[in-house]
Amino acid sequence: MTPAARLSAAIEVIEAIDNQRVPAAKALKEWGTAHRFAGSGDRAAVSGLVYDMLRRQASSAWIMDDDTPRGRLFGMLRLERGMDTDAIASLCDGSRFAPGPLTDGERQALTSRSLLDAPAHVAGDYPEWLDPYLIEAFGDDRAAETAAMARRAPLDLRVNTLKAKREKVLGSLRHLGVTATPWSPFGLRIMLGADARNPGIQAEEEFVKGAVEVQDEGSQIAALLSGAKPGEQVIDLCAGAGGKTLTLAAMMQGRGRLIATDRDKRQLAPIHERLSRAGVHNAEVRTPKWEAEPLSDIRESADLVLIDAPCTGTGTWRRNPDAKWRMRPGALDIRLKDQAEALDRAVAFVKPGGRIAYVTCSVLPQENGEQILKFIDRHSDFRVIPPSQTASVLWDKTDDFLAAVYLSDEGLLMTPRRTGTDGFFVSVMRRQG
Ligand SMILES: C[S@@+](CC[C@H](N)C(=O)[O-])C[C@H]1O[C@@H](n2cnc3c(N)ncnc32)[C@H](O)[C@@H]1O
Repeated sequence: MTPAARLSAAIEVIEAIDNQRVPAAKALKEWGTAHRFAGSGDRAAVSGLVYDMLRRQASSAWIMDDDTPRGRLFGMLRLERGMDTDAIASLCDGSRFAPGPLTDGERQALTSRSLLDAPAHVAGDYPEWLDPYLIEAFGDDRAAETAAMARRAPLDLRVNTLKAKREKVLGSLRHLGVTATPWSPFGLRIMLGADARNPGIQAEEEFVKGAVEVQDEGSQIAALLSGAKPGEQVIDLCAGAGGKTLTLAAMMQGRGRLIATDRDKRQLAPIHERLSRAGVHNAEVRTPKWEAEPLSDIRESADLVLIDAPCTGTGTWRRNPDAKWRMRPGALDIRLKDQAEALDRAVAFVKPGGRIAYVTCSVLPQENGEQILKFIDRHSDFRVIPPSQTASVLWDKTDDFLAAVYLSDEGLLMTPRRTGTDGFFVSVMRRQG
């Protein structure tokens, strides 16, 4: 397909997303099925165009003064890909499969409009109803913070230190352009190009033999800050597919007891294969059966309970731009209830002197510090360990990291703008006694 034909295809997919209200991944899959002639490069390019547009949907419409799929796509080409009016016009030359030529209005908008007067929710590309929440989170910095959350994310990997050293994997994956991540001692990073082509990490020998996993650096740090140590009894209460469980296992170096569970057994399905590939031998997965508590035998004995809480996922918007626009106010209320429930559930398992590490991939204060304050109100025997102390696991990076994050009495918040990671909140609390 020509670059112009890929633009037409992207417009078609965006129309399907708008009109049929389907998720972007589904619309792209359906387009691929209906256009079997399109090769993998074409699919990656069309997908890159659609996702880049979704990340910048509001600002792209603003710059074009046009909310149509075509308008938003052209706005994105200007804002995200830095294309000028002539470059965009040359793709719309009226040739077969190309979008129709630029109108005078489109030319005018592309040449003269800017985001200077745009409100924060437009400049930062987020749903307007979230403005009060983001004011509470970031105040006047909200447009800058959310603009960073609307940039394309790199692909981050975690080297599994049970099986390999970062230096060695850096060498063997050099052909993918990997570099070390700035904070995590076991993180690697691959910058992704505009065509969003998947570097096929799952087919690499290092992945197949369990030496690397895909995991955002913020998620790696969140697990690190829990301070899990060899020999401890650690519970991963919201283990899901096991991203953090695998990090905890590596931190424990095969010593101690690691228990992974989740309220929803379906979420746990991939964890078994991942644990085995990673060479983890000290983990048990407790799959819930009916309504029974799968951890009923554990009474105030755990050194650490990690709660990787269900949340709105606002911290991962750069990876899920589609979810950003589909988020509804009711979703926040449901998550707040789930989070309080998971926190209260954890209490029964923690021994005196033990810790709860509470993690969200959200930037909203309601899900973060406010949730911690309410928990401590309900459970006065827990105290927050000062985040400056928690962050000391980052060794020589600690001071720079603490200067980068948002610090509060309740915990710390990483954001794409401050730490170059997804948005993650971490609070570690100790049970007195
Ligand atoms: C953010 S996801 C976990 C991601 C996973 N830890 C990872 O790193 O791949 C949150 C999980 O919490 C689970 N969950 C929600 N409420 C829960 C509760 N009260 N107790 C345990 N798990 C819960 C959900 O089913 C979901 O799998």
